[in-house]
Parts: sequence; C-alpha cells; structure tokens
Amino acid sequence: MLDVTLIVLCAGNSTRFDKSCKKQWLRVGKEPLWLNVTNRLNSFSNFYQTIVVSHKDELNYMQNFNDDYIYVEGGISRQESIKNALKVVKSKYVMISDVARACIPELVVKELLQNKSKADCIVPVLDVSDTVIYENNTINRDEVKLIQTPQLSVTQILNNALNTSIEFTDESSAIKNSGHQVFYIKGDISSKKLTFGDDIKQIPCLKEPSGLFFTGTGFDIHAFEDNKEMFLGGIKLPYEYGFKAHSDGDVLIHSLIDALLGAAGAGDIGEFFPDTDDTYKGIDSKILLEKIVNFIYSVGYEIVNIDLTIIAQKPKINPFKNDIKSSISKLLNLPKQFINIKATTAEKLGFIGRAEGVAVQSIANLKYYNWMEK
Ligand SMILES: Nc1ccn([C@@H]2O[C@H](COP(=O)(O)OP(=O)(O)OP(=O)(O)O)[C@@H](O)[C@H]2O)c(=O)n1
Ligand SMILES: C[C@](O)(CO)[C@H](O)COP(=O)(O)O
Repeated sequence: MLDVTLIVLCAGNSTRFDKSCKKQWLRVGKEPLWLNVTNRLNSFSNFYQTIVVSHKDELNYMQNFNDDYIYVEGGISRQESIKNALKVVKSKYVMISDVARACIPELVVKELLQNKSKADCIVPVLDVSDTVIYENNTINRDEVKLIQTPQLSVTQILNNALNTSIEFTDESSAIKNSGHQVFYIKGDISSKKLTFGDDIKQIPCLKEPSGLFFTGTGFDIHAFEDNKEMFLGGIKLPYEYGFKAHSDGDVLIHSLIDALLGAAGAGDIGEFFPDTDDTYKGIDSKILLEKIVNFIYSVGYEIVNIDLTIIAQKPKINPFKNDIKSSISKLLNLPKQFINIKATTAEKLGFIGRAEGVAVQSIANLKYYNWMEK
C-alpha cells in the first residue's frame, strides 16, 4: 500500500463548459466521468485512500455510486476543495488531480510516484510549441511551461502552503510561494483539461455514453383544505379550496419530481426539500420542479417523456388538462408531445372517492446526455 492518498477534484461548476451537463457528470458508457477517471487512476497504483471531492449539491447523489471511495464536500474554489479534502488525509504524500483531466496516461502517474522524494511537489508540465506573447510582447517560449495534474505533494507542506489568503490555481504555485521545492516531469497532451465545450473533441480516451433509458415513478396524495388556493401542475384552479401541505400543495408537481428523481436514482423530494425546513413553507412548487430539472440535466440526463395520472373525484380536471400540459412543458423545457396527462375518478371508492383529496401517479423516462452528438 502506497503512502500516497489520491484526491480527485470534482466539485466545480463547469461555468466555462457551455453544456447543460457538468463536466464531472458526462457519461462514459454507463459511468459518470468522475467515477471513470477515479477508477482509471486507481488502476495505475494501490493508493492509501482515494478521496472524491464533490459539489455540495451532488454529494448525497455521488456517494451512491461507489463505496470504495471517501467523499468530501468541495468548497467555493478549487483551493478550498483541496483544503477540505486534506482534512481527512492521513498519508505522507497526496496526489491531486482534476477530474477535468480525464485521459492522464499511466506513465505520467508512474513517473510522479517514482520521483516523489525528489522535491516537495512533483508536477507534470508541457513545453510550448507556439510563439508566446505576454502583454503584447513576444517572450522566449523555451522558458514557458504549461502545468498539468496530477501533482504529488508532501501532505504537510501542502497543508501549510495553503494556509494563506492567496488563491493559487494549483498546488505547485502555493508550495513554491511557501519557499519549498518543486520538481517537474514530462507531462502529456492526453492530460488536456476539459474546460470549454469544444475541448470535448480533444479528449481521446472517452467512449460514448450508453443509449440506455431510465424509468422512474412518482406517487403523491394531498388532502383538500378550505380557504386555500389550489395549484395543480403549476396552474391555479378556480376553486375555493386547495391542498393541505407544507408547500403550495401542488400534488402533481410533487409526484412528477419523485418520478424524475426516481429515474435518475437520486432519491425523493423529501431528501431535496424537507417539509421540516421553513425555507419551503408555502413555496411555489414550480420553483422546486425547476431546481430538480436543473439538477437532472446537470448530472448528465435528458428527459425523454412523462406520463401523469390524476386520480380525483373532484375537481373536474379535463377543462384544465391542456393548460396543465402547457405549464409542465414549459417547466421541463420539453415539447408537449412528450407529456401525457390522464385523469380518472375513484368511482366514489375510498378517500379519493369521498372527495377528501387527490392522488397523482407519475412516470418519467430519462436518457444520458449524449455529448458525442452535440
Ligand atoms: N470549487 C471547485 C472548483 C473546481 N474544482 C475542480 O477543479 C478542477 C479544475 O477546475 P476547472 O476546470 O476550472 O473546473 P470548473 O471549476 O468546474 O470550471 P469553471 O471554472 O469553468 O467553472 C475541476 O476538476 C473541478 O471539478 C473543485 O473541485 N472545486
Ligand atoms: C490545476 C490546473 O489544472 C493546472 O493547470 C489548473 O490551474 C486548473 O485551473 P482551473 O481554472 O481551476 O481549471
């Protein structure tokens, strides 16, 4: 077992990656990129531990994928994410890599490990073959190096070097700034960092995402409550009663949220919006659905179709079906042809038949965002 802990940084926001999906959640086959990269780096050596640093909004979801790794919540910057991960590192050395560098060759990792005692930080660099200008002046390109990851550092020295208000863009800069030594090894063009949307065409090792479809179901019930506005599918219905709930009680949207989360394997509405949290008291459920749709797309899915069944003895749904469909189409950014809404009574049976409340059953189909197509 190596005295080196691997840290894979996956907590970014992909703001420069102009796609609906975040970089770390692009699918390679059936695996999210972060898992593919972490497994790949682990296949190169027997690390003491492996720490995956996740965006706070994805931590619960991410830890469902693999029990072999430690998951740590990232910070507001790459440096803060590193500092959070270092809190749980026990080994003398730490190797830190950007998940955005998906195709790091095994040889680079081996070279880093073989040279780990040559300095306080071992860094792969690339020479520059283009002419370089700096502030409109041509400079000697032989003196320019492009820094890559993974970078292998002495844990304690890195910890101390990051104990500063200065924001560095990589470990070696911080370690040099603290007066310690850096040793450079030859990097590789395959370690290119995925930053902008177009970069994806230059990442050689990735295979296209699986064409599988993923199905989830949702089911919700709400009792009626007098003197409350009724919302269903984001539409206000003209009745003098509404649904008893912590939120605005939109039972259709709640059922749909659970179907979307179910298809993505991301749990349920209560995990995202606890009804014990006053933040969501009386909230417009359209806001909740928009958050869930953004989550679903950001973690690498696209919505294929949904089918909703409203079970209600009252109110009459048919007059509003088309408005509800239009509302859901807008909220999901999904053409109406992929949204089906059915309504049925309970034949006066049970609590629904006694017109005490309404139930909605939903089903949703998702597929992976195919980054190879776009
Ligand atoms: N708060 C942050 C910011 C970045 N990273 C990680 O650091 C690596 C390099 O960052 P970058 O390529 O800039 O990723 P993003 O921050 O997602 O991109 P952007 O700056 O365009 O938002 C990425 O693997 C990213 O996931 C991180 O773990 N925590
Ligand atoms: C760490 C790094 O990959 C070295 O080149 C780079 O500094 C990361 O920059 P980013 O803007 O956080 O992607």
